[in-house]
Amino acid sequence: MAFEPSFFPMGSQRAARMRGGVVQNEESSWFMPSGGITRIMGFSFVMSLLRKVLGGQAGSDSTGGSSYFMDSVMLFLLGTIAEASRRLFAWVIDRFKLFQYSITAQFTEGDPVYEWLIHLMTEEKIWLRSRQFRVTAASSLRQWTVNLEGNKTEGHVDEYAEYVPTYEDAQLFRFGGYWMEVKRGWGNNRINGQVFINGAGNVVGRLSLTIYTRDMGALSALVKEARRRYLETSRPHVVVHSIDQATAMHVGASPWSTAKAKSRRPLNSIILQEGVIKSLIDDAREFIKSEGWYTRAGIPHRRGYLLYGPPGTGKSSTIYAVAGELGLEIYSLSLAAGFVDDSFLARAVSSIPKRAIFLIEDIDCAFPSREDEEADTASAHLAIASGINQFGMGMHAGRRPRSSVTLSGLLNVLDGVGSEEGKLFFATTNYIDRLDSALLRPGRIDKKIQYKLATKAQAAALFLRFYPPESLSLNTDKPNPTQFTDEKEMEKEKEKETGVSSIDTLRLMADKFADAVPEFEFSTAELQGYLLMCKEQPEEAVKGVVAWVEQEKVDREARKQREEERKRAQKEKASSGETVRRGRQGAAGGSQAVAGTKGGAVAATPA
Ligand SMILES: Nc1ncnc2c1ncn2[C@@H]1O[C@H](COP(=O)(O)OP(=O)(O)OP(=O)(O)O)[C@@H](O)[C@H]1O
Repeated sequence: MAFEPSFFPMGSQRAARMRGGVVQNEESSWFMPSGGITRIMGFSFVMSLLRKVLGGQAGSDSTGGSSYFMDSVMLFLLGTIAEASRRLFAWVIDRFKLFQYSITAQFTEGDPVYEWLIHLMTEEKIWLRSRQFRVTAASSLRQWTVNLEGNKTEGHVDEYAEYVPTYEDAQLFRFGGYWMEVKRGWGNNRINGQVFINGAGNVVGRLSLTIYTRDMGALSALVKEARRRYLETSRPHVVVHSIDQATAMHVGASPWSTAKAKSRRPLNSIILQEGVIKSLIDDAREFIKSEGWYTRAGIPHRRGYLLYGPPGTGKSSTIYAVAGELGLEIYSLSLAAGFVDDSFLARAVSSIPKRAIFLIEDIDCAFPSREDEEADTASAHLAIASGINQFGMGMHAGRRPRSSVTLSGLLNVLDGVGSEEGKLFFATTNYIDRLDSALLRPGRIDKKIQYKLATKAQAAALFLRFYPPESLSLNTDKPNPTQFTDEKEMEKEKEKETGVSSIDTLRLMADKFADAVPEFEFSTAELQGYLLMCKEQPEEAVKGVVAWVEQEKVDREARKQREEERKRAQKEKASSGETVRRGRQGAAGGSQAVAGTKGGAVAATPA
């Protein structure tokens, strides 16, 4: 029987022998049906060669024992050849890399270049060949999704669900005339077997890209092209990067692991006093343009803006509109987040890329208010009086969130090299008087912009933004439901019937609306809230505004009284704590005095 040993299913041959059966020709082996694999792979030739060589040396294989010996030797030699070939192959591949036939680059998630590359590859439909996806409900999180149905790739292609490849399957593709291979690994992002999940629910990882070329320029050309395409796609949006605690704690990963794409807000949708927004945009543009001047003058290329004023007056909206206008991405950080301390702040700022906006909203939370200080003192007194240790002090009820960042930590970050390179620093606050003067000095804050409650002009402008001319049912047979009383309005009504433009009527209504709104009493956000109740009904908005203003005033008064009540209660609690403390001190002082007297008496006795 011609026997060609299969080197693989050893177990099955042995098992056959153990069962006392005859070793079957592997043509009947389940592992190697028809024995074709050995032939296909050219092993039959190798085996017959080996058999010849060994057969010549070992003599005849007619006995069962020498046949077994021959088989074993041949298998051993075959295994040796296989291993040697594998090593040779690995050696050749290594030489290939050594002689720079390929370039390998790593990209870490959270870094902008990673995003550029993922976006490019999504556009190139490289991930469509992927077999693993993470499917989530559509949200404002910026993700590079693929459209599995239409075989298209865009930012958000499905209204309800997003299909994000996990990038775990290695992909070989051709781009720009080069063969490239991309695969995703975890780098150092596994600790104790745990992977880190970013805010989007993705595992934070690294992309490893191999380009099969000796031309080093291929990599930079790829990155440039990826950036260009990314900026092109991002243009209609403002990308806002933020941090999430899970990745923030991991030193290897970028702290900016969550990105959201917001629709760009047109500058004219921000209603501020004349010229405010224009001067801000001009200033920021001039700053970005003059990098060379800053370098020559030896001045760090950074600029700080502080937007301050009551809540709901448009500070944040202004920053988003500026970012959209200048095509800058925002890196937004809240100092109130419990895990943000000085060292984290320094790490986060140093990883913000060149030409971006670094935003700290409500920066005053890094500085205690007078009320907080009073409350701290009161808590301390209470704690001492009642014998509680002072570590519970920060848990005061009703306290606004306090930052772990210190003033010096914040100043170091603003002055540090991480804040240079064309970064625009924006901060907002409702309480400028709580900020330390060291923070406000030029070089840290170069421009301060005050926001105020709405003027009548702002109220009228907001009204006109809410109701475009089509919202008014003019030029219809039906009379306009708004009944105006003064002559001017009657005139306008007449004009309407003769085909006058609706914008004039709207202006008139806007003026009427603004007349009812007292100056500097309501924020733009509050007025917006009211107008939202009368969407597409400008007439109703004008009719109801007087009653709304009255009701708001009553509600405010009630809120004010409740707040005063709360403060009074807090003060009383603090002063009762102080009384207890004094009482204890007095008692302690008294007993000391008694002890002192006794001591004096004892001392006096020997004399
Ligand atoms: N000046 C404004 N022009 C247009 N819209 C405004 C203006 N002020 C406020 N709004 C609207 O009010 C809402 C809140 O505005 P925004 O968050 O910008 O206020 P803010 O001053 O930053 O408030 P806060 O100090 O509480 O953060 C937004 O929806 C915005 O559209």
